Amino acid sequence: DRGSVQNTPKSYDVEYLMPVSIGTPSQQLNLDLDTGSSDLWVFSTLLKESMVNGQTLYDPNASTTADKMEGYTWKITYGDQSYSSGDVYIDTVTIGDLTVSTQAVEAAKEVSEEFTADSDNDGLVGLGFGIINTAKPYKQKTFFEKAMPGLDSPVFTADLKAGAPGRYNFGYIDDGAYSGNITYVPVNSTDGFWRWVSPGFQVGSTGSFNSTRIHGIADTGTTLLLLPDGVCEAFYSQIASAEYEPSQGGYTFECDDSTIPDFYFGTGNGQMIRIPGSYLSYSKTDTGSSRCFGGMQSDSGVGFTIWGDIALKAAFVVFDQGNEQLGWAEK
Ligand SMILES: NCc1ccc(-c2ccco2)nc1
Repeated sequence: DRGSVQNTPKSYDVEYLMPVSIGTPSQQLNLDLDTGSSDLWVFSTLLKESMVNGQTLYDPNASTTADKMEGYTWKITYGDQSYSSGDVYIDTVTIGDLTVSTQAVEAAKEVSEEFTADSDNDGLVGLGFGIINTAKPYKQKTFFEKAMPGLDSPVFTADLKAGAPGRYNFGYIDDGAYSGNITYVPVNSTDGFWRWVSPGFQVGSTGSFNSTRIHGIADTGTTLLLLPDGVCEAFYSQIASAEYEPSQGGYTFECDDSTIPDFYFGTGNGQMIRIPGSYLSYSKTDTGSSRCFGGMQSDSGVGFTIWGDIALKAAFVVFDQGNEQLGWAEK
């Protein structure tokens, strides 16, 4: 079996949403595929109206295939301090023509104001490893873990694009979606993340390669690229107007600064992925400001590097759960 679904970026590529069908008759919600977490949760009719602001609500009572898991609850808090919690149902879930008939669907009873404010986002599909699913008394499998045994190949792929729709594929690798070779690196899933080690980085096409192992996670649900301080300093030292502005929460530079270099990260076997300098200017710091917030910021608040959308949209990425490895290719 296999599946394929389009993903669509919101403005500034802050997040990527995909249509997901839940229940019978099917209810279509737009969800954020997040390889940095492992709960599939949705805005639901269980929410207080004050927590809803335009989102599409999953109504388990309108689904003839929904079964409430009595006594089960879930609660999740993300790195950006947003959170959600609620009850657990089992229902049928289809993503890109791939159906899991008994998927744990976590129906929100509470969401933080950041989620309420994001009216396009109806919830998340966590495709990390099930060990960090938050459902109690027993954790639930991810959509991919439920689908995997029936797939042609135990992989899903992420093709995120800058300012344009891309694609998530399940169960196969589209050889037309990337250029050159796919370099595979081992994944350590102990903490439930797609955690891997990059051999190093290079700033600019003429810069030298810095052989320094960077431990981090591939996370489709994080917007920016969060790297060790030393790497950020090496990068921003090449941008004339760059400054670290605590009041803005990170590195900024003049939006019209033409010296933004490309950033390359090693994936192994001598391969590097090139992130164009244009991806590394994120957005104006304030309306009317001449300064822009960098797409690369420090990971010091996190404790490990996060290869978020800024990096992932420069690559074709294979999440190979069957062999616990990540595949990286240019495109
Ligand atoms: N890294 C997971 C994740 C995804 C989306 C969000 C989010 C969307 C709106 C408010 O917060 N938060 C965390």
